[in-house]
This record gives sequence, C-alpha cells and structure tokens, in this order.
Amino acid sequence: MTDAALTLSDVRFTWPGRGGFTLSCPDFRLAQGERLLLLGPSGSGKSTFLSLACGIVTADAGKVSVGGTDLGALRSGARDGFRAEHFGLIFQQFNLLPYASVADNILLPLRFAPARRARATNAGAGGARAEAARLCAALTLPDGVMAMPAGRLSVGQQQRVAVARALIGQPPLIVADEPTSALDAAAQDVFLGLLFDQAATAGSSLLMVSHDDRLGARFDRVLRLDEIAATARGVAA
Ligand SMILES: Nc1ncnc2c1ncn2[C@@H]1O[C@H](COP(=O)(O)OP(=O)(O)OP(=O)(O)O)[C@@H](O)[C@H]1O
Repeated sequence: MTDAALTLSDVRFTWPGRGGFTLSCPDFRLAQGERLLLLGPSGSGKSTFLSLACGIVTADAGKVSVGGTDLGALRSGARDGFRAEHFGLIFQQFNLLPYASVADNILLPLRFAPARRARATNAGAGGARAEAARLCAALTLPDGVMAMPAGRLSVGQQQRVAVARALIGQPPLIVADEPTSALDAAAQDVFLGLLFDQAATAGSSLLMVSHDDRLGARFDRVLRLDEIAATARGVAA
C-alpha cells in the first residue's frame, strides 16, 4: 500500500503558557491526491492542526507522518528542510515579501529545497523562472507581473502569487489556511478552480482549513475539526 500523504496518530499538543490550548487527534489520514476541507469556527484550533501537520510545532505525544516520514524523528533544521521540500504553504495573510518582486517571492521556497528546485528547473525550457512565469499565467496574473513588487498588487493578485509560491516545484502537499477569507463568493469560486487545476497538474494533495462551509462542494471530503480532534483549554503553566 502506498503511504498516505499525511497521517496523525494519537497526537497531543498543548500551547505553552497559562491556560494553554490543547489539541488531541487520535487518527487522521489524508490520501495522496486527496482534496480535503477542514471546517471549524474561529479559535477552534484549525491553524494549530495545520502547524502540527507541517511540523511548525511538534507533537508532545503521538506521531505525525508525511509520505511515511515521521516528523517527530527529524531534528529542527532537518524538519525545516523537509517542510520546504514537501509542503506548499498558503497562509491567511499570504506572508509575501512586499518589496521583493513577484518572481523572487515565488522562487523563495526553492532556496531551501534542492529537490523541489530541480523539479521546477526541469519543468520546461527556461528553468525555474520560466516555471514561475507559467504559474503566474495559469493563475491569470497579468503580463509583466513577475517584475513588480508583490506589495503593489491587489489582494486577489497577492493571493494568486501565494498560490504560485506554494505550487512551484510540485510539492506533494499543499496546505492552505483560510486563503479565500478576503474574497467575495464569485472570486472564491474562481480562486478555488485555479488552485485545484494547478494542484491536480502538480499531483499535490490539498489540505485547506476554513470557517466557511460553502466551500465544501468542491472538495473530495469535508470534515469538521471536532470530528477528528478534541480540544481543551488547560491550566498548563
Ligand atoms: N502561538 C500561540 N501561542 C499560544 N497559544 C496559541 C498560539 N496560537 C494559537 N494559540 C491558542 O490556540 C487556540 C486555537 O487557535 P488557532 O489559531 O489554532 O484557531 P483557528 O481555528 O485557526 O482560529 P482562526 O480561524 O481565528 O484563525 C487559540 O485560541 C489560542 O488560545
């Protein structure tokens, strides 16, 4: 049997500090190529779940595996490198460098991910920069956008740059944290269509979290966070 894209087994994590928020996930599996939407209200722990899934934080107990690799078995530096190679991340606030060009923003994750860089470089004639330009065009960004400072773009355009940055070099897993929250319903639909098309082209699995259950129809599977995880506010000091 092929390894799942992502599994969490008997995972438990508590944010440090007084009244630390605890998330426990006994059993979660994302299949390769699957598109999963995870729903929950604000503050329910969605971002915490994603941080565990991609090794930004490490579980206090249990196991998080990505394509068969146990994230907890990696040292911190190795985990950062693994994340750069295996994850395309789309954050709520996009996290673009506003003064850097669109091209430099898209190419940034490749600096820390040699295998991903090689895939982007070999994707077609012209190397990684040409692949970044191809993604910009596929995501319907305007001509000439590659040279523009990212901070000069509209919110919707910045969202697409964030998607191109996540997709470049075909990482096996795309993880997206509320990427459509700033868009109206029509723009959300267009955005998801573009994201899904490009993720399918790259063969990437997609894990998205949102509070908006109207997005569900497009996904292979929709789960509420409370169906896969228990949360509590403790008294950790
Ligand atoms: N960096 C942190 N340090 C300490 N506690 C945190 C941290 N990030 C989140 N938490 C705690 O975890 C709880 C869940 O937050 P989380 O961001 O995971 O929820 P969410 O469902 O993603 O919310 P939203 O939809 O508003 O982004 C928060 O209420 C907070 O108490």
